[in-house]
Formats: sequence, C-alpha cells, structure tokens
Amino acid sequence: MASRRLRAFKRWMKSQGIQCSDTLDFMDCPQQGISVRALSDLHEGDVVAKIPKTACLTIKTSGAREMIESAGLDGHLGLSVALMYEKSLAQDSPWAGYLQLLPPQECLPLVWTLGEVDSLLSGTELHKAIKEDKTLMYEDWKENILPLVYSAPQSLNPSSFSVKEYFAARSLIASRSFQIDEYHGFGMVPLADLFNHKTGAEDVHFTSVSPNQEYEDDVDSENGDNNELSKISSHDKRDSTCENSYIHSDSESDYSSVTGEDPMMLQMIMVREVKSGDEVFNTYGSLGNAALLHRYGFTEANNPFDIVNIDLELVLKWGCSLFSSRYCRARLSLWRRINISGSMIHVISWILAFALQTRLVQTLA
Ligand SMILES: C[S@@+](CC[C@H](N)C(=O)[O-])C[C@H]1O[C@@H](n2cnc3c(N)ncnc32)[C@H](O)[C@@H]1O
Repeated sequence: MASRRLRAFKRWMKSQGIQCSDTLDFMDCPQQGISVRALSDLHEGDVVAKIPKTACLTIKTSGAREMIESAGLDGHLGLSVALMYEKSLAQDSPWAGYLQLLPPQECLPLVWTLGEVDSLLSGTELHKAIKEDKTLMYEDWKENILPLVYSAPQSLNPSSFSVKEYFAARSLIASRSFQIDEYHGFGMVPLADLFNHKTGAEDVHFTSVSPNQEYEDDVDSENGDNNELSKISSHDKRDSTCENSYIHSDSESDYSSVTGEDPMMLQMIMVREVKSGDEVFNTYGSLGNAALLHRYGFTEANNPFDIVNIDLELVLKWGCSLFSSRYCRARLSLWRRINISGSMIHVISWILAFALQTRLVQTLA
C-alpha cells in the first residue's frame, strides 16, 4: 500500500494534469527512498507519463519569478531561490504536494560538515573539489541571496533562505533537476525525478518531442563523461552544463503542428522492455563513482565507468624523482601540446612505463 506522502503526491499530480500510467508503482522505503517499479510488462515505446511544463518548478513558474529576475539571478542560483521560496510557503505553495515528497536535502558531500569532508574524502580527488564548491556556494549565497532576502518587496522569512537552506536546495537541484527547454531553463520535474539511476541501463527516457523522432535531441548523454567534478564547482560552469537534461527541440513548435504533439508536455517513454515487478531505471549518465558521489551522493558497485584521476603535480614529482628533470619537462610540454585532460591515456601509459621500469630495476637488482 502506498505511503501517505505518496498518496498525497498522486492526488497532487492529478490536480496538475500530470498523467502517470497505471503500470507504474512507487515504492517508499525509509532507508532507500522512493523507487519506481513495473506493475505489468512494459514495452519499448510505451509512454508511461506526461508532465505539463507548467507543473514543473522553474524560475518562470515560481511565485518568486519577479524577485529572481529583477535581481538578475538565473541558472541554478535562480532555481535555488525559487525552490527555497516555494518551500517557505509550505501548504500555500502550488507545489506543496510535490515538495512534501522531497527529502530535506540530498546527502551529497556538499552538505557534509568540513570534518566529514576531511575525514572521509582526504586523499581523494573530491577533497579539494568539495571544499571549493562549498566556498564558491557560500560566496554565491552571501553576495546574491542574503541581500535579496532583506531587499525583497514581499517579506521573506530569513530562516527559509539561510545558508543551510541554500546548500540543501543546491543538493536537491544537483541531484534532481532537469534542463527543460530554453524558456524554462533548469527545473524540478515532478515524477521524472523519482527514477533511480543504473549505469548503462536506461529503461525510461524523457523527451518533449514525439517518440517517433528517434530521440534525436537527446542530451542525457551530456552527463556521460567523467569530468563531472568540475561541473558543480563554479557558478558559470554549472549553469552551462546540463543536469539530467530534458530535451527541447528548437523546432518543437513546428514539429508539434505537424504531429499534433503538445509542446508544453514532457513525456516519459520506455526505451526497453521491463518485466512486471522489476525496477524501472533512468540513467544519469556514464559516470565514475567520484562523479556519482559528487553530484548524486551515492556510488555504484562494479561501475564500469569508474576512473581514477591522478594529480599531474604528483605524477611529475614522482617522475622527476626517477628521471632527469629535462626528460620530465619534455613530457610535460608534450602533454600540454596534446591537451592532457583529453589524453589521460598518455599519462597512464607513462605511469605504467615508470612502474614497469622501477619493477625491472628492482628485479634486476
Ligand atoms: C532523482 S532522485 C531518485 C529518486 C529518489 N530515490 C527519491 O527517493 O526520491 C536521485 C537520488 O536517488 C538516490 N539514488 C538514485 N539512484 C541510486 C542508486 N543507483 N543507488 C543509490 N541511490 C540512488 C540518490 O540519493 C540520488 O541523489
């Protein structure tokens, strides 16, 4: 039987015109949160949900739109104000039925204490990245949100816009927001954000165009690189990259006039068979575990996309202790010429060569 909060969410979905197929079931587990299961066999091409864009929480749909836009805030910063504002309205928010289903925050390293970051991430590539995230986001809050709270035309409760609330909002946005279209930008998409991730095993796909269009505008794969760590580190960079991106075709309205598709609707379409009783997964991209932890707060066992990034400084230090500094400088300038970030393989082969040579020398000695 559905939990009380799920029943309230289902009623809310109905009131917003969100159509959810009877073939989907929602499981609510106190430890693992919500997951989606198939109640009967699902087939490729089945449309399992339709979500009006007006039901999504974006800067454009939020009651705080004017305040956000007149302060010149956009992207994730603007969306976080929209989210904090709607949360501050509690039952009076048009999204109350959706917001009550969200956790207060997602347990990303961003919301860990500095002590936790130091003790749990020390020695990993995330350690520095998270500290930078925290600093940058704190500055974002101090420079943009704090003044807004005190100068807003409507009276705002400062505690709903505290730095803690801001970090909580950012954690929810990092782990559940979608790029909707050019007009709406990023937004919280009710129902679409209930699907858990499985690497390389997408069952359901989000699109705002016809399923017959071969998903040609798909941008989910924008998540599919392992350089995600930089993506939530700086305001501008964050906003120029896509989260679990929805599709918006520039030709959407032309297309819809031909096909009769409603361009104001987002659809969720099955992209492969799922047997009755099995979980229905989305994929957040082909991400290594560091990137998954950074952005979504979990890792995946036996993740085939897991990689280890090695600090170039460390490699150089090690190299120079074994080889002449002339040789190391030559290597470094080669890496710079070939743009090392895209050519990690060269670094890896060099390290392996080092390791092998060291091993050989040890064996011979
Ligand atoms: C878009 S939400 C998915 C729905 C979520 N389970 C809920 O309760 O609302 C993303 C969050 O779900 C959790 N999640 C998704 N996929 C997961 C997985 N494969 N393993 C562990 N947690 C996962 C993580 O907490 C992640 O930040």
